[in-house]
Amino acid sequence: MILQQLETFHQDEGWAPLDHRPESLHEFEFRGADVTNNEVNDSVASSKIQNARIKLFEDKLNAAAGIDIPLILEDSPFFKTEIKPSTSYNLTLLTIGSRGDVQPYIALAKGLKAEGHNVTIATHKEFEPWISKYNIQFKEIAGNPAELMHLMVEHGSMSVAFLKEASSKFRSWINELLASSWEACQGTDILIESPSAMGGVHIAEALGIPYMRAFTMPWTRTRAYPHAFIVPDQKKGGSYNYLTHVMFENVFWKGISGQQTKIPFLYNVSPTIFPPSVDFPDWVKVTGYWFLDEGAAKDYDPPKDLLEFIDSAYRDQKKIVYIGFGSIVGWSDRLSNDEKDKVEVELPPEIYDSGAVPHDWLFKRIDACVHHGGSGTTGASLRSGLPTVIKPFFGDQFFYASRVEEVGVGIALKKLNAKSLSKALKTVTTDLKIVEKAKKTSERMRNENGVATAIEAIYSELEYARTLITVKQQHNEQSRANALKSGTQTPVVYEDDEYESVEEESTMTTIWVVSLIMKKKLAMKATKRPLHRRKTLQIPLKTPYKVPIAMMKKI
Ligand SMILES: O=c1ccn([C@@H]2O[C@H](COP(=O)(O)OP(=O)(O)O[C@H]3O[C@H](CO)[C@@H](O)[C@H](O)[C@H]3O)[C@@H](O)[C@H]2O)c(=O)[nH]1
Ligand SMILES: CC(C)[C@@H](C)/C=C/[C@@H](C)[C@H]1CC[C@H]2C3=CC=C4C[C@@H](O)CC[C@]4(C)[C@H]3CC[C@]12C
Repeated sequence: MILQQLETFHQDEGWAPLDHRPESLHEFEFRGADVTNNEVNDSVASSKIQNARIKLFEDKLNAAAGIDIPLILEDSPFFKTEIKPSTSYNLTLLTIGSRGDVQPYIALAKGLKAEGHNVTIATHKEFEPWISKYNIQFKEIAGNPAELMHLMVEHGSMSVAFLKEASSKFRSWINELLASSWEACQGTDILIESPSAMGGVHIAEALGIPYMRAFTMPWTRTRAYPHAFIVPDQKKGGSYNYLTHVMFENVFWKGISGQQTKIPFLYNVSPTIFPPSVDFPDWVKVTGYWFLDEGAAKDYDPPKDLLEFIDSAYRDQKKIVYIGFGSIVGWSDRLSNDEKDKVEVELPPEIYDSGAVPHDWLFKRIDACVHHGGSGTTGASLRSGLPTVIKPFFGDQFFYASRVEEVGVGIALKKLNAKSLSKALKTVTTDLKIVEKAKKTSERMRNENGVATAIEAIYSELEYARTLITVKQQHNEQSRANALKSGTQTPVVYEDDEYESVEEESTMTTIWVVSLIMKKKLAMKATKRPLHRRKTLQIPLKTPYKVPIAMMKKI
C-alpha cells in the first residue's frame, strides 16, 4: 500500500518500482541511472552513496505514508536491498568568485551526472568554456571575478573600509547578481549555493525547492574556527571565534542569521585539515575536497620543457619547489593597465615559468610548495604530501595558513621577501618532522572521497532541506494572512530613499559594533550621524546587550 502511495506521491518524478525479480534477491528495485557508469569507484564511497539513497528513499516513503513512526529499511544479510535513484533531478550549483570557487563544483557536477542527474553551474561568463568542456550546462550570472578579487586583495579581511567600499561600489552589482541568479535558477529542483553568492536561500524559498550550501572556507557558527574573513593574528579562543561568525552574519546578511543556521551546509575541505568541530550541528558536513584532477585526463599533455626541467632536477639531485599565487596574480592584477607593473624578469635556468599546470599532475613530481593559501591549492599540495609554505593575501588564506602550521605540515609567512622565502624553503625541504607529517597527512587524505561524501550528504539531507523550505513558506503565508485579517499590519511599501536609508543606518550600526569589538578606531569616521543623537545603541546580534553611549566614546 505504501508503495502505491509512494508512486502517486512521486508520480511526476518517476519513482516507479520495477517488477520484482525473485532471482536477484532484491526486495525493491527501481529504474534509473546505471551505477556501473559511476565514476566514483571507490567501494567504501559507493556503499555510502547506496546507504544515502536508501535514506532518501525512506524519507520519501515516510512523507508519502504520512505516518508518525518513521519506517527504516534495513539491509538483511540474506536479502540485499538495492535502490537506484530513478528520479533525475535538475540541480543548479550557484557560485561566484575565481577558479577556486568554480572548480569544486565541476567535480561535484561530474559525480552528480554519473548518478543520473542534470546539472547546471550558474556562474560568471568567463567560466563558460571550461564548464561546457565537461558537458555541464552553464548559466550566466553577473559579476567580474577580477573586480571581486581586487576588492578582496585591497582590503585583506573584513574592516570598516572593506564594508564601506563593498556596500557603496558593489550595491548595483549585487542587484544584478540577484536578478541574474533568479533567472538562472528557473526550472531547478535542487539548489546548491556558495553562500558568497548571497541570494540562494530567497530564490529557493520563492521556488519552493530544497536548498543547501557548500563552501571552501569556515562560514558557519562554531567555537572551533574563526570566520574566514575575521581571522585574528593570534588564537583568541572559542567565544571570540563564535562571535566572528555572528558578527559576519549580521553585517553580511541582516535578518537571516536565525534562519541560516539550519540550512544543510557542505564544506568541500578535507576533514584532516578542517576537522568537523564538536559543535557542528548534524546538517553541517565536512565532505573532503572535491578534486577535479585535470592532470589525470587522458588528453592531458604536459609541456616537453617542463618534463625536461623536472628530469634534469632529478638528475642533479635537486629538490623541486612550486611557487604560485593562484587567483591573486591571475585576477587581481588584470584590472591594472599600468605597463610599469608588468616587469618581465629574465629567469635563471633553475627557475621554470610553467604558467597554469594541473596541480594533481605536477605536485606528484615535486618536493614542496609555496602558495597563497587558496582552499583548493592547499588541498592539492597537502594531498600530494608536500610541505607547504603559505603567504596569505586575504580572507580564508590567513585561515589556511594558520591551519597548515597547526597541523604541522608547513609554514605561514607574514612577509614575502628573499630572506623569509629562502629560509622557509630550506625548512620545508629539510625539516624531517614537517616532511613526515606532510606524508602522513596525505595518506589520510587519500582515503577521503569528497565528491562521493557530498553526494551522500545531498541525498541524506534532501527531504530535510525540502521541509525546511516548505515550513518557511507556510510560516510566511500564515503571517501574511494573519496580518491582513487582523488589519494590524498592512504591507509596507517603502519609498526607495526611505528603504535605502533604513538599510544604510542599520548597516552602519553593525559596522560600529563590529569595530567596537575589533577595536578599530576608524569606526568614528564611518558613522554619518553625530553621536549625541543616539542615546543607546542596540546591538543587532541577538544578544540582550545594549552598548551605552559612554562606551562608544572610548574607542
Ligand atoms: O596552475 C594551476 C592553478 C590552480 N590549479 C588548481 O585550481 C584550484 C584553485 O583553487 P583555489 O586555490 O581554492 O582557488 P583560487 O581561485 O586561487 O582562490 C580563491 O578561491 C578560493 C576558494 O574559495 C579561496 O580559498 C581563495 O582565498 C581565493 O583566492 C586548485 O584545485 C588548484 O590545485 C591547478 O591545478 N593549476
Ligand atoms: C554589506 C554588504 C553589501 C557586503 C558585506 C557585501 C560584500 C560583497 C561584495 C563581498 C562579501 C563576501 C565577498 C566574497 C566572499 C568570498 C569570496 C571567495 C573568493 O574566492 C573570491 C571572492 C569572494 C567571491 C568574495 C567577493 C566579494 C563578496 C561577495
